[in-house]
Amino acid sequence: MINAKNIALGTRLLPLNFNVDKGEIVHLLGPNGSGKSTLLELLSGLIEGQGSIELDREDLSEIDSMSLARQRAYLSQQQKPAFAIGVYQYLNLSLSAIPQLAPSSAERAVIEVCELLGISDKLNRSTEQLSGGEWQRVRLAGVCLQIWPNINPEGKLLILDEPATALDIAQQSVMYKIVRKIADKGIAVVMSNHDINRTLSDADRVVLLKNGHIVTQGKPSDVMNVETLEETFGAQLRRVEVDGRILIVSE
Ligand SMILES: Nc1ncnc2c1ncn2[C@@H]1O[C@H](COP(=O)(O)OP(=O)(O)OP(=O)(O)O)[C@@H](O)[C@H]1O
Repeated sequence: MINAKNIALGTRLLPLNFNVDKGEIVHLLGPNGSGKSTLLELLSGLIEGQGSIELDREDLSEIDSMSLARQRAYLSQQQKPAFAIGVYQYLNLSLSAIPQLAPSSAERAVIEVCELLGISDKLNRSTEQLSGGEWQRVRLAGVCLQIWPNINPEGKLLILDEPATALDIAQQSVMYKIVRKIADKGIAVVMSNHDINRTLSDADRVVLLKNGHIVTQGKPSDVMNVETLEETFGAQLRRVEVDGRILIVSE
């Protein structure tokens, strides 16, 4: 679905190849400053670097902005609301690129996504009257709606930069479930993450980054061994087994 060759951006990201398949969930894992956000921003088409990126075999730089908005949704790292607007209106902005969308279908999708993310009771609030975690869930709802398969047949790619930020443990679990639900409908998902154990359990593939280059990538259980993670993060880690589940914890 996405195929990037020799992409790079100055010293922020060194030349690398990257791809994500339809329906696949890829996690980017790596220490602060390793290049995760830079890679995601390049894949979103919002900034340009060296190399080439194809979205469904089309050159990303040649796709016009309205078409791009229908094909991919991008959640940047958490920001404060830029302006005050009702949550319902904010979510409707996410649907504005979808042509000929019947109001009833739009409303059904908004209700469905808000129920999944537990924000149905916030629809009449202003974005400035939300806690940090509630605002993050509203932002997540917005990007999910933008490529929601029931209303947008052109949706192909979901890019999430640290989507778990500000979410409590229960809401993190909800977020990972909705990501899987979207991937199961054929959307390619690429997201940065700082939760090693969630990547172990929830990613189809992990790409480990350090200093702007790929250390290794593959199936999490194959490549996320303690030695590689210690080397990548410069931290002492330990592998433990709890109720038959492997966890990686810091010393
Ligand atoms: N706008 C910018 N201009 C110049 N350098 C930048 C800019 N944004 C980030 N960088 C640098 O690029 C490198 C990669 O940053 P990036 O934000 O991609 O890392 P990250 O892996 O997402 O980090 P984090 O986990 O802290 O979010 C870092 O060295 C950072 O200091």
